[in-house]
Amino acid sequence: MSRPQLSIDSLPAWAHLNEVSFFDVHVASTDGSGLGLVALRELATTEQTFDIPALLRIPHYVVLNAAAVEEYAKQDRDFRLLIDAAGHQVNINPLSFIKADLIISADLLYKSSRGDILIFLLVHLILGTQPDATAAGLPGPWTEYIKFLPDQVPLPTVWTEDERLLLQGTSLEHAVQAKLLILEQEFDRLRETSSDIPCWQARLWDTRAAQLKDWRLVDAWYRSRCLELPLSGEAMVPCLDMANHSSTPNAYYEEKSQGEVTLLLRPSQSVRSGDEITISYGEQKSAAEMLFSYGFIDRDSVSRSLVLPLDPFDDDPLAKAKTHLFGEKPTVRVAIVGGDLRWESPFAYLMCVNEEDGLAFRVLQDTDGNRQLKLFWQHEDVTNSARSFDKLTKAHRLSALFELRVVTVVEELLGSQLARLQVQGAAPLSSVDPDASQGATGSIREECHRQAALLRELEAGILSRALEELEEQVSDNACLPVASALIGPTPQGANGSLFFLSPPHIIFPGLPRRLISTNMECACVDVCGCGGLARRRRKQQVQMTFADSTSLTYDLRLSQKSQLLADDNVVAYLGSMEATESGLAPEGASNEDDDFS
Ligand SMILES: C[S@@+](CC[C@H](N)C(=O)[O-])C[C@H]1O[C@@H](n2cnc3c(N)ncnc32)[C@H](O)[C@@H]1O
Repeated sequence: MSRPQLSIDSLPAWAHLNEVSFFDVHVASTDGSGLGLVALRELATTEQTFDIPALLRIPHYVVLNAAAVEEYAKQDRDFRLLIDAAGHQVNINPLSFIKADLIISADLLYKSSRGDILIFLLVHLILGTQPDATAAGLPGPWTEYIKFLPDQVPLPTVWTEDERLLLQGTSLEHAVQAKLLILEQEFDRLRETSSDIPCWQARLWDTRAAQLKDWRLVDAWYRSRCLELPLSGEAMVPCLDMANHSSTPNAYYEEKSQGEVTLLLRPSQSVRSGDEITISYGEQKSAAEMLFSYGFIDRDSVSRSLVLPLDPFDDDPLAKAKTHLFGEKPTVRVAIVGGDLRWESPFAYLMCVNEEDGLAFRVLQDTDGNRQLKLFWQHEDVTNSARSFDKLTKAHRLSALFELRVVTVVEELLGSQLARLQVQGAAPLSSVDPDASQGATGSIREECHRQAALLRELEAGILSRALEELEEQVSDNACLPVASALIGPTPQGANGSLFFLSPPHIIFPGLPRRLISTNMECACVDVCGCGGLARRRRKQQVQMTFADSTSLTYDLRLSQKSQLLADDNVVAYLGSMEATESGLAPEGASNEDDDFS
């Protein structure tokens, strides 16, 4: 059944009834951003203005936050039953790998009023469509206000399946999938917990009045319209939620001590009649975050950053223990700030060390008999420092090696992400249906195509720039100190050096022994780093001869620029190298003092 909607022309009447005041602004259609706030006359502030005039004033009692839902439950007995059974949930944050501030400190689970507000919105959405007015619950300001909210929101969680495919290879691909899964689980849980309550079984489930698409819609409303207020917390503020975003906003909002919310013109602003009044939705958000939360990307205001999930090595026997103790979703965050690369990945440091390096896990029993998993590094209990392993490894003799392994992991992740982004390019414009409406599977709306293409372009730019710099970091120069720490000085007579650095769990198979020669062909000569090699050859076999006269043959496969993957997953770095003669130990290639631990 289609839900009743109200024309925006009725908003002034709703506002009057609910004591919301508009001063010289009104809600009108904008160019490309749906509804927005528009000035009705010329307005100006100067730097010296102390009493900045309000554009909008919203009383506290219409603000929708956790306390308002609780207040409503006090007055509506049926709603109380529902919220007690299904509300007050802990939320799972699918954006834990998108939001930069959540990477280091926050847990995947966080307490939020979101769930309760979503149930409130769903009930109002569904009951508004029911013919029986007595079933509609206690009327309040939101019973009508919800009818001004759009049916179509541009957030990827309500895109069609075809539209979501446009996100393949972007950092949003998995976040959107994860979010959809969570929404489904939340909806199932709501049904399970409320279907024992006869009135809700009848209103929501008997006639299939409430559906998953409704839950997705109320979630999208909440995500794109909620604000964090100093007193009210996470809240939806009617009428203020009609303000659109700009990278050069002319207005801002504040919450007064009584909980009243006002929208004010910024200092030194002047707007003409007909100009849009805009606020900022956040200056530090990445393009993926903007698209995820608001359904659009403002090229001018997004930060050049992205966050990717990081999986532990498939064959790492300690992978489970590491992820368990790390306690949050492992990620790599990359940002380009003023042209410089910044990246962080606390988990990568834990991921890249293993037993051979001095890492150990033990299950200890406390005096109450509880068993706890403990993490040790160089025989010291570092269980509480699992998220700052980078600091622990810095103090180690082989810190350069650990750092190089981590950089390699990050480089590999970014490289494969960029490759996926490029391979799975956005659908051609020919598949875009200009008349496509939401929900029509098999069709792609032009706006979704545009936003996905912009995300791809921005993320490809960040990844390419990051890879350029990471490649430099693992270049010959960066490898040299690590290699000499491990292998010793480049043997005299060898015209170059080949540095083998394995993933941490396969430290130097075949070693500790000094590698004295390889049969690497001269085709590799004069290649600086492996970038050139990668372009020349896809596959190569190399025989390595050691000082103890044994030799090993590896199939080297190029996984990407600057890396060679051997058949044993040995990561090899090629310095500027000339091949030594096969089987001939160059002069001075003794290995007595080598320490490969
Ligand atoms: C808080 S609502 C603002 C009111 C909304 N335009 C409406 O019609 O109800 C946020 C939504 O407005 C749209 N929006 C806001 N600022 C925008 C912008 N600069 N460009 C494109 N869309 C924008 C997005 O759809 C976003 O999810």
